[in-house]
Amino acid sequence: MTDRAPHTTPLPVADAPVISVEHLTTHYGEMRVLNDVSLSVRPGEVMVIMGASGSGKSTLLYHLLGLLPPTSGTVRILDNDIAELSQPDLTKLRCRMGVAFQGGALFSSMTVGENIMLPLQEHTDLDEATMRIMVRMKMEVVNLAGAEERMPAQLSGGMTKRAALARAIAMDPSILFCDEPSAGLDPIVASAIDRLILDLRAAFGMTVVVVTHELESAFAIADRICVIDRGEVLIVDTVDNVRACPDRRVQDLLNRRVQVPEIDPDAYLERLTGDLL
Ligand SMILES: Nc1ncnc2c1ncn2[C@@H]1O[C@H](COP(=O)(O)OP(=O)(O)OP(=O)(O)O)[C@@H](O)[C@H]1O
Repeated sequence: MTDRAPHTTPLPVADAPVISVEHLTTHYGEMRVLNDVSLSVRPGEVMVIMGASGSGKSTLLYHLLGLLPPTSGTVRILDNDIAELSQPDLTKLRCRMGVAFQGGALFSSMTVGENIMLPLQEHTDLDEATMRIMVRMKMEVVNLAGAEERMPAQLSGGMTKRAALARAIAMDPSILFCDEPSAGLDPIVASAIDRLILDLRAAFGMTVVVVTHELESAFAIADRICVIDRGEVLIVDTVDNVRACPDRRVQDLLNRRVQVPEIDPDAYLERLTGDLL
């Protein structure tokens, strides 16, 4: 027997985490959206954050990107406590993180090439010719060679995701965040995007964090999966261990069963019958 916490594979001591979230709690006004969330992401791993709609995945992602301060708890990224960073230091740290936003979030008035060049223009002193070469390289890596001059509206769904990934890796980030990378795509295109994410990880040695509610995609790419339900982490573990997890809420999510709130049978009966009994 090991001394591991239930449903959690411990982090080997040698692997200092790239991301470390400890006891993170977040409120939107009166509503608690994340409750005592703890999570470590190891260098080079693909961590998938999975949960039903409204479970708090995006909120957790905003914390990891330093866009939202914790109500309590800490978020450390690449050895920086996000809450303690000055704005310039946060900007510097963000240059080491690439984000492929849900839906691509490409600027519609710019060509695809200009979209991908944008982070380089904003955060480097590289000359135009060098930036063009870098853009072309990144577009080749994501299989979009030759599409530099197209406008975002002229791209298919899969191409838009590829362009978003190219922009996310424009600065050679240490961590790549992908928000719902395969949502809205047909299964074949979605699985090509999954493969691309794994290829990018292999090519650039990045740590990858993917937020998704697509089970197939999560199982295909994750080294470990973090399952969130109503703001709480239910399990952080390998695909096999998540699949075998006995927790009913995890199994409900995997089997896509509708979550029915727990009810007290006596209170329920009383509500139905009122004063009749
Ligand atoms: N800015 C906000 N103000 C108030 N409540 C919010 C805000 N953003 C999200 N919420 C609420 O917080 C909860 C978690 O939302 P969040 O977007 O993090 O979930 P999610 O798992 O990413 O959902 P989805 O998969 O639908 O995007 C939801 O109940 C949502 O309505």
